[in-house]
Amino acid sequence: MSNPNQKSFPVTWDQFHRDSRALAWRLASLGPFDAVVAIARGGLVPAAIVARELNIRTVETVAAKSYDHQNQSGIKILKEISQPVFELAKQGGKILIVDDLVDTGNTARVVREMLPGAHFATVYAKPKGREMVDTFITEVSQDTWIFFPWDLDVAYVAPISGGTD
Ligand SMILES: O=P(O)(O)OC[C@H]1O[C@H](OP(=O)(O)OP(=O)(O)O)[C@H](O)[C@@H]1O
Ligand SMILES: Nc1nc2[nH]cnc2c(=O)[nH]1
Ligand SMILES: [Mg+2]
Repeated sequence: MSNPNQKSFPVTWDQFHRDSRALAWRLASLGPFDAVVAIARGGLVPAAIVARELNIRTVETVAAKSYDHQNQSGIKILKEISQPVFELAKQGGKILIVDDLVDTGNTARVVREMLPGAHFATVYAKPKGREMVDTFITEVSQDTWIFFPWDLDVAYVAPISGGTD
């Protein structure tokens, strides 16, 4: 969760769809890809959009959870990538790994080691983790907390005047 002196970047479904499509456009010229690996849970939505735009039918997931200081990278793998995707990579298949954002780069570092030859793409990137990704759309400052559409709801805000409407 973010802390009070951080900037916040709320992303609506409409904006996230546009940015994920923009990522698909950027990746189109680097394909064709034989499979996409979504990093759950944040990578599931952008991976679905990119898979649809690039007509990738083999969709795999790796479940990663960030813990504070559980181990040096702070990342625990809850569900591994399935064997067929490793086979595909071994036979020279082009694998695309998708996540919603890279922050410190710890998640990307752990997943990249599983598929070293894969193309790693995120929709958003913060400076610290930027060098871990091959393609991203928008950089946000390190002290920004991104709120994704699935984390948000439409809420009432009081009138500027402060009166009751
Ligand atoms: O570059 P890092 O510092 O590793 O941070 C980026 C990761 O953190 C978030 O996932 P989180 O671990 O919060 O789990 P979730 O995707 O299931 O929400 C985000 O979806 C990235 O996967
Ligand atoms: N929602 C969200 N999760 C994160 N995990 C690491 N950085 C972020 C961020 O800025 N927003
Ligand atoms: Mg994640």
